[in-house]
Amino acid sequence: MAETSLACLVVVSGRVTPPCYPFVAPPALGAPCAGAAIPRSDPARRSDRNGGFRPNDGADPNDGARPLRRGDGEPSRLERVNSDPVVPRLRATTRALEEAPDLVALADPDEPLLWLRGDRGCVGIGEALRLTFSGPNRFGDAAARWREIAAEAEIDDPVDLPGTGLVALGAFAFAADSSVESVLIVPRLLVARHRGSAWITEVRVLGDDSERDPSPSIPQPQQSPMRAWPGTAFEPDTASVDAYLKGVRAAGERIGRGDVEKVVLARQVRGELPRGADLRTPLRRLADRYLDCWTFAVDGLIGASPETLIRSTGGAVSARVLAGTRARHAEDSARDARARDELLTSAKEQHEHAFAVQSVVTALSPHVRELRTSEDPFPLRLPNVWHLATDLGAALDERSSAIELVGALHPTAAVAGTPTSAAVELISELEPFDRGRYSGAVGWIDAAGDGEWVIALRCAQLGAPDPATGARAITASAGGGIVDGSDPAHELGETVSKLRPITEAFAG
Ligand SMILES: C=C(O[C@@H]1C=C(C(=O)O)C=C[C@H]1O)C(=O)O
Repeated sequence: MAETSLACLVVVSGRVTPPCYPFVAPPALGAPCAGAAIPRSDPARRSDRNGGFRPNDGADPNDGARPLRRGDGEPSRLERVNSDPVVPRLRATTRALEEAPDLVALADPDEPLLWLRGDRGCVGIGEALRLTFSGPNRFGDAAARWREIAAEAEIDDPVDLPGTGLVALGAFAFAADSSVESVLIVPRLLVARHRGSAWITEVRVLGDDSERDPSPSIPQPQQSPMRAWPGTAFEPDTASVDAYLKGVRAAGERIGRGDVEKVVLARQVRGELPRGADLRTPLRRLADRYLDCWTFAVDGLIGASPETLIRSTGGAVSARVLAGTRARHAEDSARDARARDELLTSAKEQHEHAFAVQSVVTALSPHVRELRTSEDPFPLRLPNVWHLATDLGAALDERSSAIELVGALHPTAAVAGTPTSAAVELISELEPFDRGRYSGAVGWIDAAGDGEWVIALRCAQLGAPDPATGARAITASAGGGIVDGSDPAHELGETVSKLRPITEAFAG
């Protein structure tokens, strides 16, 4: 499936880049990569019309380099409340890099912070600031807090692209009443690439470490040696499979009664990761195998999602809606083609897909103009499944930030159902667990409000290390849309296919 015209981040070359990134004068951006992101200075960008986000301050560049390792420097500033009158002041300094780095190799093996697809993406090293949110207004609170922080920040960014300057990576919980926190993390050091361009950003909390360490140089990222991968098996849990099948049958009855038209039900599988497992191994596997997906790692949430909730850069927005699934049969091309054709011609799948597209169009319309979609749903081929897919594009009408758009879109019918509120209620009634961040949103935002967010699918959440053994619990989730006529056994099979990216990435 061809990539849409959406520009953006990420990927893995498989090559180990030497851990030294000499800083150079900003390259002539735009020239080396046709179709690249629009520089902020381009009149097409609308960030200068945004009331809350602040332009770069043009502070002096510097060329120095000193090593930074995990645990170096000050601990991350942590904010736990949804709103706080004191706005932390950050200074972000971005410099171009001569060579495009191997982002996975630079990731922290224990707490990776990564966003990656092909030759576009970023890796965070250390934390300057961590903001946590919860409750029904978690998106609105996060958007407002980020707007304040961005407005107060000192940003020295001669590279001037979406994703340069001040950037936070984030992961949001699916449910308003989730006990799992939503989080925005500003890395202390961010190394990023966008096709032929690469850059590094250092962030300091003003009035904190910056005063104790006035050095103007940017630390040099250090790549730690790879550790052996122990592998994890996800235990088949009969009770949870039975509960899932029971839920699907109950959903079918409720659809028959007219309570909802579609509801998305999920199930979970669990495993345990031994002490010291190097998380760059599953991340490398996901990024190398799932080339049409965004590979991510944010606060222990690791996965590769094919579904772009929103990409917003320079006033242009785009999204990819998926709903309708068949397992791939990569070993038998005739069977594989039949599965694809069956998906394309199934009235049930087309109906289910239409709900998902409609929910995105309805949520996005108040924020955009010139909204257009790809004509008919097209088959998206992933290594594990076929999906019915529709791409959307539009111009942003007012300067809503990427997180505000995520808040407007979440939850789409692809992960909740139709109508939304009845489907969300039914999910909390029929699913015997808190989804946490699964089917929530994961992505990044910069100081101009640009960003990319995907639905957190094909992912697993890692717990904190056990104090005695160092082992970490890992929970993977997958689900699917239930509509009139859905077959529980088929739906179960679909969750097995959707879990494959994670079960295979974490296998020994
Ligand atoms: C809910 C998931 O996937 C969503 C549901 C789909 C479906 O029902 O066909 C397809 C893609 C996603 O929008 C998941 O992967 O867990």
